[in-house]
Amino acid sequence: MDSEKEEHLRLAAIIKGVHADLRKKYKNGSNDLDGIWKTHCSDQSVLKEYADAMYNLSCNHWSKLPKTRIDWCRETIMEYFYNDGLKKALEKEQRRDAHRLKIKLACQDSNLLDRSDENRKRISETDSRAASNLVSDVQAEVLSTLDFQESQIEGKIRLLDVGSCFNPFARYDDFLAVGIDIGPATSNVLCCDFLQLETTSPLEIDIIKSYLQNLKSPVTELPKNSFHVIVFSLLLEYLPSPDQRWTCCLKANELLNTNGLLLIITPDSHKQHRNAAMIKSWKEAIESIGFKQWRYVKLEHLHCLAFRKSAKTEELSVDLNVPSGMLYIPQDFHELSDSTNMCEYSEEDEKFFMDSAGELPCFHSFDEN
Ligand SMILES: C[S@@+](CC[C@H](N)C(=O)[O-])C[C@H]1O[C@@H](n2cnc3c(N)ncnc32)[C@H](O)[C@@H]1O
Repeated sequence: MDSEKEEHLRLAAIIKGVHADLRKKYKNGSNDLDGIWKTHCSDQSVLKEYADAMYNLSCNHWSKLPKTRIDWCRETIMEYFYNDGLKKALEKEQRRDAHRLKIKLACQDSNLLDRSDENRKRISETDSRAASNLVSDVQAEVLSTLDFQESQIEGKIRLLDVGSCFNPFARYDDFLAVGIDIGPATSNVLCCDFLQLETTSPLEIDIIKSYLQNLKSPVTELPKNSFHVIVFSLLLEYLPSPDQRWTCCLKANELLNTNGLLLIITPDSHKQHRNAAMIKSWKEAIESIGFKQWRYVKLEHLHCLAFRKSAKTEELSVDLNVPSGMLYIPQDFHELSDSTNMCEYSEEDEKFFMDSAGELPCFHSFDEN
């Protein structure tokens, strides 16, 4: 085995080991999830070893892959904001709203045929009020689009990279990239536990930029509606509990601007259909809090999802009781091994790290001598 391959295996083992250990602790004592998580976040040596391994893998190994998750995020963001992606999404939504309005009015017309004069008058007045509300909803959407395009995308795209590790988005000039992590690998990432982060009242548009540029570690709070993009790249499967993943999505919703994008990248080296039910379940849960899926792509080793925070989010009575279990991952269902000391890797982690390495130009087969 050549030394590069050996190094890749060593780094992958560190990462898989942390994931497996955390899941095992959670499954053995899931009634004290907070305690387990706090202990994990205060274990600086584990966090540092993980951060160094992830940074090294990303920069020295995975950067050779034909298309990285960072490339996908950047292309998606640019298309959405600068190549009509957002405009088309809003036009589609308007067409849908107008169609719904037409159907509703048609149904009401047919109802009127069966009513007494007095009832007909009352219903018709109520209906026209409802119709004009709907029309003004559509108009509001148009106005918010214009507002969004004209006022908010001036300057840099404000991007929050959660579980950033080494702030891979900092190198792009179009982004004001804020990277946060419980264990930063580089000095341009701020220390922050997203699960504990407080969201505060929104700031005036002209001070958000300087506020974000002057953030210091540890970050314990961020203003609502501050970001155009939030990225969860390989974040959700780090978290052992579906409740934690759900908390992250709710928080992203608060921190995003209307029409902002939530990008979720999650590893999976199986064929697309294998975990299609899981992706459908994520979509349903995330859309229930006012997001609309804008794009979904299955790359060789990754699911890549983009959700738009819909303009109507504020009007939703968000159902916080949507079962957080809908944000499950296959690893949640694996049985624990009998030996509690043994750190077993999940099939998914194993396949992801092995297969993604196998695709690298310098790796052919792990059976090679
Ligand atoms: C697998 S790494 C992904 C790093 C990077 N996003 C990438 O795509 O290469 C997951 C990262 O999420 C971080 N993380 C996990 N839970 C977090 C939380 N609650 N708040 C902030 N960062 C977290 C970990 O420390 C780790 O660096």
